[in-house]
Amino acid sequence: MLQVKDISFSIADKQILHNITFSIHQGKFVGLIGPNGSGKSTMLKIIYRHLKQTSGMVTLYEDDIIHISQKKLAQEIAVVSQETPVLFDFTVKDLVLMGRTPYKKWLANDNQEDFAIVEESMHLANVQHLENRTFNQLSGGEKKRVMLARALAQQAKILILDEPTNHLDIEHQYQLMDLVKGLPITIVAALHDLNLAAGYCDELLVMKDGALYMEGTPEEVLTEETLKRVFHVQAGISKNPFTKKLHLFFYTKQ
Ligand SMILES: Nc1ncnc2c1ncn2[C@@H]1O[C@H](COP(=O)(O)OP(=O)(O)OP(=O)(O)O)[C@@H](O)[C@H]1O
Repeated sequence: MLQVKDISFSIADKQILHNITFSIHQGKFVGLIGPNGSGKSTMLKIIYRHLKQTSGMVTLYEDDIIHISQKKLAQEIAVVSQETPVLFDFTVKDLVLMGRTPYKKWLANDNQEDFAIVEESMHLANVQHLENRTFNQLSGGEKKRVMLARALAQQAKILILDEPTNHLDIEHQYQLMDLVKGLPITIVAALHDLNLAAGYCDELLVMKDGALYMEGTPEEVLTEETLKRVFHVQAGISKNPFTKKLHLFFYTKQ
């Protein structure tokens, strides 16, 4: 569905991404993992066209995304980025309603269907009780959930999440992961929590120094050796007795 072909990206003579190639298949939950500065956000920004690559191509259903209109792209790809925008005095409800913009003709009013989708999205992201609050006055975690509600209201086929659980308490971390896992869409998420990645992702892409180091299922990728080479930690690997998913524990040799 989405293909990243030989993408490189440089800024001010510094090469940040090096010849990255991978495919994202429809309906999969794909995790992008890697140490700080390894290029995860930059890669995602190129996919959602916030940055333009220096060379290579990203295609969606075999069309170069460069040629897809902004409106069409927003119907295909929704994003919850790391940065929360400064959005003046919008209420939460107004902000989530903005998620409907890609479906509107210029200056068209919101209709009953839009309001119903907004209600449902706020309910799913657990922000309904905040609907009349001003966005700028919310906590970091509340803002994150509002941005998720807006992305859900966009009803895109691909949801890109850049560190979605950052700022969230433990309950909301799992709530968010359960929620997005249950959506019938494709998810691409940069994640730092490797246990969340192991528990929820179908496939993992491992980035190291701006290159794709490895890809595969969590079982294939999250080995003691990879964790040592990529993240420079000692890791033990076991199974969560409740979910039967991989469970990692970390230690350093002191
Ligand atoms: N605008 C910029 N100008 C210069 N360097 C940049 C710019 N944006 C990113 N970089 C550099 O590119 C590299 C990759 O950054 P990126 O944010 O993609 O990494 P990341 O894997 O998402 O990191 P983190 O886990 O810390 O969020 C870093 O070394 C960063 O300093």
